Amino acid sequence: MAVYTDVSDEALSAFLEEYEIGGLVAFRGIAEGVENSNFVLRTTQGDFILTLYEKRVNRDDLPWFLGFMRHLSAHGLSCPTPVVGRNGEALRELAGRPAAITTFLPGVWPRRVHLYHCRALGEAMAHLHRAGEAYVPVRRNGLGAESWGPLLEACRAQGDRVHPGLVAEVSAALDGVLRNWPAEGALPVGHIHADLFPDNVFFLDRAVSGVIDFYFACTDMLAYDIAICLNAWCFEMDGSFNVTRARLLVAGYESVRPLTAAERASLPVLARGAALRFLLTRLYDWINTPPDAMVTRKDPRDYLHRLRFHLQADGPGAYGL
Ligand SMILES: Nc1ncnc2c1ncn2[C@@H]1O[C@H](COP(=O)(O)OP(=O)(O)OP(=O)(O)O)[C@@H](O)[C@H]1O
Ligand SMILES: N[C@@H](CCO)C(=O)O
Repeated sequence: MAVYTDVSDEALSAFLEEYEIGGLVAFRGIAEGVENSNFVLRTTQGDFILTLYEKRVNRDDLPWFLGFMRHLSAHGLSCPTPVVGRNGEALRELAGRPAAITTFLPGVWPRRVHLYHCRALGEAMAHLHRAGEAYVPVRRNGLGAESWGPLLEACRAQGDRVHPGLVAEVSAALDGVLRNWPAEGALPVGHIHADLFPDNVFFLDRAVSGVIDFYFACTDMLAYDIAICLNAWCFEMDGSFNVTRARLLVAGYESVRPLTAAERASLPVLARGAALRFLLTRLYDWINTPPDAMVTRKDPRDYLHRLRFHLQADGPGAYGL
């Protein structure tokens, strides 16, 4: 359930007065998602999404995110476009929280991943990378490699309660990944989505209809976005890696932006890093979210299994490349 902040009808009506998007017809909270409070807003002019930004999103980053979405939309990517109020600003405040209205995207995210999703995803990701090229502001990845050590430290005392031996195993993997992490300048850098999971990619008629949730987007190695998707899209429910999905994902990507030899060679270490990133944020949340909170905690162990796969992958061949 991701409606942390209640919005009264009166507050919402007053808020909408500051926009030119028509009068309120219907309004409901969206249960999906874990980070922010999201609402669907129907006005006399159509459907919109209202987002109230909760604690994890740094208020100072919001202009970067909203500017990035506006830039991508203007460059042909289907993603939520921030709607400006009468004062020309997209970022406002509601119920004591930073808030923004964006356009509503049609489509459904895949509950079950099929091969056609993977190729379309790869293409869409490369379009996103290309469309982002001319966006000048930079945002450092706050969950990049240098954040993983401190995250693990924060989980050290309780990590083994989640899975016996977890802390030592993750610690050893992290040392190896950091030793082999690509040096600055070794791989092409740009703006990446950094959380391109199935629930953030909408499809209609087998084609990507839109990409949402840009609140982890940042400036980092482009191939790291691919590594995140290898983790999030290419494992079966039983934990096995589906090489065909990976091959299609990369083929879709390369139909728009071919990878360099160095990017290909780095995919195994990037995939290990991406597995660690999600393992560690999930572990942190698992330990720090009370079991009776309204949010569904995501299991860190899913990413321990993925990490183990990547650790034994000795080259891009393990990913069907
Ligand atoms: N622009 C949009 N158009 C249509 N539906 C949207 C849009 N933005 C969000 N939604 C709906 O709201 C849900 C939650 O959105 P989102 O994933 O951005 O939330 P979140 O709290 O940031 O979640 P998380 O970071 O856990 O993925 C989506 O699954 C989708 O159903
Ligand atoms: N996609 C993340 C959660 C929210 O960003 C995960 O599955 O751990």
